[in-house]
Amino acid sequence: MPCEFAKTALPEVVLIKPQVFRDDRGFFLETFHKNKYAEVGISGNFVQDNHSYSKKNTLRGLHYQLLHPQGKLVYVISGEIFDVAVDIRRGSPSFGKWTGVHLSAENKYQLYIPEGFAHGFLVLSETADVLYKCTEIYTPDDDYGILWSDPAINITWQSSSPILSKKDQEYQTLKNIPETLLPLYKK
Ligand SMILES: Cc1cn([C@H]2C[C@H](O)[C@@H](COP(=O)(O)OP(=O)(O)O[C@H]3O[C@@H](C)C(=O)[C@@H](O)[C@H]3O)O2)c(=O)[nH]c1=O
Repeated sequence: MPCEFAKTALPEVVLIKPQVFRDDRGFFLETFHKNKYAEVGISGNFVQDNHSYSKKNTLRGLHYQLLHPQGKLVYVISGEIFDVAVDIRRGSPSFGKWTGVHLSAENKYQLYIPEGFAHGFLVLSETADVLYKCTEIYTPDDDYGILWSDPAINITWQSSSPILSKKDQEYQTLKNIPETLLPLYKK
């Protein structure tokens, strides 16, 4: 199967199913290709790559940067996660809506989450290694988040009591975040 780019419930969030070349040695795949990804609008300049390792039932999220928004290309090289994007752009027709996909070392899928969306994931396997490329560098002072369990967003996480960082436990729900701390929708 050639590399497939599929729309999700949020049209700007792209699910990528890379072409996997298998032979007696193992497999090969392209994890990013500037020209091919640009054809579907993934044209940001990736400037930072991250790797996080987490135990089962860890939930990281829902995170975003406001003044230095990051587009993120996420994939998993060991284990499985449920990866989620939430549209938090003020004035967006899909404001407050979310989409989620299973990314695993087995399916090798990727999720592209554009700037202006919050991102988070839950680890479903014993452990998971998650890699993601970002279109902006990490800026600690610009680090924001929304409560993972916000009832108005209503993400169907497969856990009711995940392992969370202190920071992630203390985020507010979307409706309690001042408008000025949310990104603006640009057509
Ligand atoms: C995200 C990040 C963190 N750090 C540091 C800050 C802190 O001491 C330590 C752990 O940071 P955090 O607790 O924020 O890590 P984490 O909860 O994994 O944050 C990440 O979550 C996922 C869902 C995302 O979408 C990312 O953009 C990022 O926000 O690593 C960096 O140095 N550079 C970075 O790019």
